[in-house]
Amino acid sequence: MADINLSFLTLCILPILLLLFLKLIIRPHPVTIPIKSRHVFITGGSSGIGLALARQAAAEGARVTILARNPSKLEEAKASIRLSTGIDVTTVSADVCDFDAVKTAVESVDPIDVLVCNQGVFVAYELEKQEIKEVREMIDVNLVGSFNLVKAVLPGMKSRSDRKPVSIAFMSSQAGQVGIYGYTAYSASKFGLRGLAEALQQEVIADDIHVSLIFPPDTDTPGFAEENKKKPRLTSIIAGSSGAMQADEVAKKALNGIKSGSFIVPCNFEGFLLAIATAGLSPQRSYLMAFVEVVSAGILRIAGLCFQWTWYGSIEKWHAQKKYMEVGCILQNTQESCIMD
Ligand SMILES: NC(=O)C1=CN([C@@H]2O[C@H](COP(=O)(O)OP(=O)(O)OC[C@H]3O[C@@H](n4cnc5c(N)ncnc54)[C@H](OP(=O)(O)O)[C@@H]3O)[C@@H](O)[C@H]2O)C=CC1
Ligand SMILES: CCCCCCCCCCCCCCCC(=O)[C@@H](N)CO
Repeated sequence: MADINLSFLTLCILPILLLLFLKLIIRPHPVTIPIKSRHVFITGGSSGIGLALARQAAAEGARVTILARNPSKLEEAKASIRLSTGIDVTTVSADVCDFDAVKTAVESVDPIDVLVCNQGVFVAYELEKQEIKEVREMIDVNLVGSFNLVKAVLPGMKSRSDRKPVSIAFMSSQAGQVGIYGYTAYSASKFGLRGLAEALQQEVIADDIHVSLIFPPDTDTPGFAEENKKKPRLTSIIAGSSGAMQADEVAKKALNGIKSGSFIVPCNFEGFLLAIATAGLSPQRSYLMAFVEVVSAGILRIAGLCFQWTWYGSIEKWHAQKKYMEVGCILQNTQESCIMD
């Protein structure tokens, strides 16, 4: 009898107590961010994920501005959004690396209710082979560019006349949750966004500004097609653990994440697991998600270690094959013709 009571206690009462406790303590409080009739400003909005986001936000009744460097790509994007939704978006051309240009661009449009820092560059390569210029470009565009945007947008956002909640979102990547072969600079830039986002959320919560961090897997976009032209094989193998998505699907997850005020926004099932496995000390607004994080922490650490085991397995296999090929080549004296990428 005592045994039955004890198992009843552990199985039913403890989880309920845990849920109640988490509901009481989770911060920040849950929030929803309306986007209808509000000004959504999307950087990198002329291509890929940013373009899909702009189209969906416009279709949901938001007033949308897209920012990128190339004016003709911006015009093309505007025309394609008009064609599919009948709505006109505003375009502004600026390089996010240039703070003055970003400030001028932001001041040329209405106050911003939702800022999506989505611009990004990515060139997958082993650090040893990658030019430092390329490393710097990824850090500058992806990370410093996002600082420039936030700095330029915050004053207007804080002094907005309607006191409704507003949002600042960053497009990270699953490579911003776990380091991946070939992505030293890219992962560093995306991990950097997490530090920015976590600290910024504490600084702006009093102004009802809510931060979201979006973590897509490989996504079919013009940028991704370009990346694939010279991506190390191992990068594709390891990143392949998470499958691939369409830009429209990622944009839908991103927009829903922003509207529901989620701090961490995963985009697929692997991303959901990754979010739990890398929860760390991130803010969590949902007590149900907090509950899932607490009860599955141990098992997901094991899953994470299993992934690392398979990834290091692929790396070992790759080096073994490379050695095998080299020896074969030396024997045949045809070294030129069989160098692996
Ligand atoms: N595609 C993928 O597999 C994944 C992408 N992501 C992230 O999603 C975001 C969008 O990626 P995706 O849609 O594939 O990219 P694309 O290459 O298709 O589009 C990139 C956009 O960013 C703009 N941009 C690039 N550099 C700058 C700059 N210096 N200043 C202003 N705008 C700039 C580009 O316009 P222009 O060149 O005219 O300036 C373009 O509009 C990126 O942050 C990326 O890291 C995350 C995970 C996976
Ligand atoms: C514990 C559970 C773990 C769950 C699975 C983990 C899978 C991780 C895969 C990481 C994929 C990284 C893709 C980067 C895409 C990207 O950003 C580039 N295409 C550049 O744009």
